[in-house]
Amino acid sequence: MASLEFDLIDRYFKEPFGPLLASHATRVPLGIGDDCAMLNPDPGHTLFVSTDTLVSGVHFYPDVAPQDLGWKALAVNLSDLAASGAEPLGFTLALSLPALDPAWLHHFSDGLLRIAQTHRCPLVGGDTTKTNLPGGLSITVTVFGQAPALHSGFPRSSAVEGHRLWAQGLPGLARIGLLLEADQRGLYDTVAMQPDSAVWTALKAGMPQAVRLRACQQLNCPQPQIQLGLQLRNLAAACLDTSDGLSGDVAHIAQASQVAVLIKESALLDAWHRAFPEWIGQLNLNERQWLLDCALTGGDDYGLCFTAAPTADVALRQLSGPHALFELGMVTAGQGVWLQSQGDASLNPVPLVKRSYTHF
Ligand SMILES: Nc1ncnc2c1ncn2[C@@H]1O[C@H](COP(=O)(O)OP(=O)(O)O)[C@@H](O)[C@H]1O
Ligand SMILES: Cc1ncc(C[n+]2csc(CCOP(=O)(O)OP(=O)(O)O)c2C)c(N)n1
Ligand SMILES: [Mg+2]
Repeated sequence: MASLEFDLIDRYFKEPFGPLLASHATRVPLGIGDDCAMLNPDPGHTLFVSTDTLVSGVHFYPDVAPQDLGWKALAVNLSDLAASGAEPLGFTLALSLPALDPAWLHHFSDGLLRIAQTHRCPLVGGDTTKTNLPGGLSITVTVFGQAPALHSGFPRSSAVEGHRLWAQGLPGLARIGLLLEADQRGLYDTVAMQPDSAVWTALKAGMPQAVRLRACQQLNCPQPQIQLGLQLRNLAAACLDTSDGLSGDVAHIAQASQVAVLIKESALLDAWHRAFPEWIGQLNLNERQWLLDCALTGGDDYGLCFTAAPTADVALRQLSGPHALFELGMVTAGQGVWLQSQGDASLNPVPLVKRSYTHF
């Protein structure tokens, strides 16, 4: 590697992240600058590893603020640690850049450092290459975490009949952010799932500024739920973070555990109502149904969704306020994900078509 790359790595990654790395000297005895980093989990702890890539044009618009992109690249990975109940140890960063843009790198490094400091997760190494694809920016983060050896890691296969289904955050909020961002760029049609945009047009016209801001914030700067993941260690069974869309993500639990999972429409609408009472209160039936579709199938939220035995109810209700945790449904015998419609007295669940985000 030539010296220009060394300069780039020193200036934007080694130096700014140095103090954070130094404060983790016991857990990371070797960091940036050697062939490998060394990780040293606490005694009696198990190592957790996860990796996620963000690709320009697929996961973000090329003109997104570089600070936000730095934040999001680590956030989506920390979110996987949260969903496993693991505590961050450090991360690596693999960057493929179409060009060397110092201002862009400065802001990217800034956003990345802010979230790394927030979650005490040092950058321990990485790789930097040029890509010859114009605009082919790609960012891969691999995150390492730890948990006491006895901790299960909340495997998706551990849901059982009789568990309740819990969710955190506001499913669908990031999808609204994506639609707003797409709209601004004249790209609504490329991300719309519903063929008819009339409902969106009406919804958008009446959408308060506070909703717009929170939705774009959720899309661009998701908050990984590390603290909640740790608090769930003795309470949750199967857990995941919602990246592709709630119904498709929950289907992974149903499939891995060979159970059916029932989602209550009313629980989703109530969560939206608690967050934005005035706005939701004035929506018509079509608009509520449209919002529900967003909540069930929109991705990018990075909230936690998990099953837990009813014996955990009291403890989970105590946690619920600060984390925006709510009961979303239940686990029953059977297969797949089912939707209990609002006001359906016959309790006749409707199978959900799996319409979450898929890459291919
Ligand atoms: N190219 C790959 N090679 C090996 N394992 C993979 C690959 N891509 C995804 N996986 C694994 O498949 C599972 C599902 O991946 P993914 O949907 O990306 O999960 P997540 O939403 O948690 O990021 C994970 O356990 C992940 O490690
Ligand atoms: C420009 C743009 N178009 C579309 C989307 C929507 N989107 C892209 S990837 C994705 C799913 C999450 O990404 P993935 O790589 O599947 O994450 P993982 O499940 O591996 O964590 C979503 C909802 C977006 N965020 N930005
Ligand atoms: Mg992934």
